[in-house]
Amino acid sequence: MTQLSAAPGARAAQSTPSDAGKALYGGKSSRRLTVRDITAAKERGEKWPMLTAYDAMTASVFDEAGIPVMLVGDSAGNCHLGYDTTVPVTLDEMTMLASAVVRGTGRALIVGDLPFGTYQESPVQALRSATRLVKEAGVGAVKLEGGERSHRQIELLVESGIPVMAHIGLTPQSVNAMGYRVQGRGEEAAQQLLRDAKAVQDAGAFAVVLELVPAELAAEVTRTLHIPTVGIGAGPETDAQVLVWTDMLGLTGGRVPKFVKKYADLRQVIGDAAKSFAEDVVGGTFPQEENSVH
Ligand SMILES: Nc1nc(=O)c2c([nH]1)NC[C@@H]1CN(c3ccc(C(=O)N[C@@H](CCC(=O)O)C(=O)O)cc3)CN21
Ligand SMILES: CC(C)C(=O)C(=O)O
Ligand SMILES: [Mg+2]
Repeated sequence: MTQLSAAPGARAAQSTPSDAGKALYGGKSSRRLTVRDITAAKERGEKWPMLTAYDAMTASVFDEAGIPVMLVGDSAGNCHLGYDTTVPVTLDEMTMLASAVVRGTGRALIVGDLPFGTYQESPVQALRSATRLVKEAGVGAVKLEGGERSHRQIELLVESGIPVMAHIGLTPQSVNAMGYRVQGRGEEAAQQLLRDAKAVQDAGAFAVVLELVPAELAAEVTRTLHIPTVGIGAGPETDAQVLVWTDMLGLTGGRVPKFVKKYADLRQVIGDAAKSFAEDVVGGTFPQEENSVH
């Protein structure tokens, strides 16, 4: 592989115009993106967006909008399947949702989250679970939570040909042990986060999610690693940003994390449309002649 090797920690200032056609967002390619395209983007100093997706139709809209990476997150637990947390999500559920997202897309790299209890036991368990997402759903990569504690799992998956996105900082599958609290505050916790980041990079992860960590620390991790960092509640300096799609589009009911930016109010739009339909039916104004067959 001929690769322009940026010095570890160094970031290209800006992408040059000749790189524009290769850009992850706004680039010309219509083929399916791969982890190698993600690696190349860090070398160009390019930032990129990632959204979650749980179904084929929503995923097809994001694909047409040019979102280069979609995560079939286990946040489907609370954002799609009606559970309170991500903890109850099963591998069968993830496989079904991930295959729908793959079918709905043609360009985006699809990353499938390994749910709680499907990789912690051993590297072999992780390989068996990841293999299902790759073979049955057709994802291009998997994601799992944990830094140092998951490095053996990451190593075996990568050795076996499955690209891995790691996830450190707040790891929601551990909610019963850690709650939903900011991670990496204080010198000792910051050192642990840096060790976790290096551990997943050394194990062969192609990218790492940093969730709910102080912006300054996320910036330091981003400068230190040669793999891209994907921030969620981790400030502006990470290589990529991810949001849960139902949060970002204002569909999630109830409280959303404070790092979320709402780009639309789908809850209002859908609710209003449902009420208009109901009123038309009750009032006898739907269907009209043009909505009827004879
Ligand atoms: N709808 C949704 N959005 C998410 O971003 C998300 C999920 N669900 N489920 C899986 C995880 C859990 N996540 C969460 C959940 C709660 C907070 C939260 O309550 N954060 C507090 C700050 C806590 C602190 O300051 O220590 C907040 O007010 O934002 C953050 C991330 C992120 N992920
Ligand atoms: C929030 C992202 C990183 C995630 O793991 C999920 O959506 O499940
Ligand atoms: Mg997740």
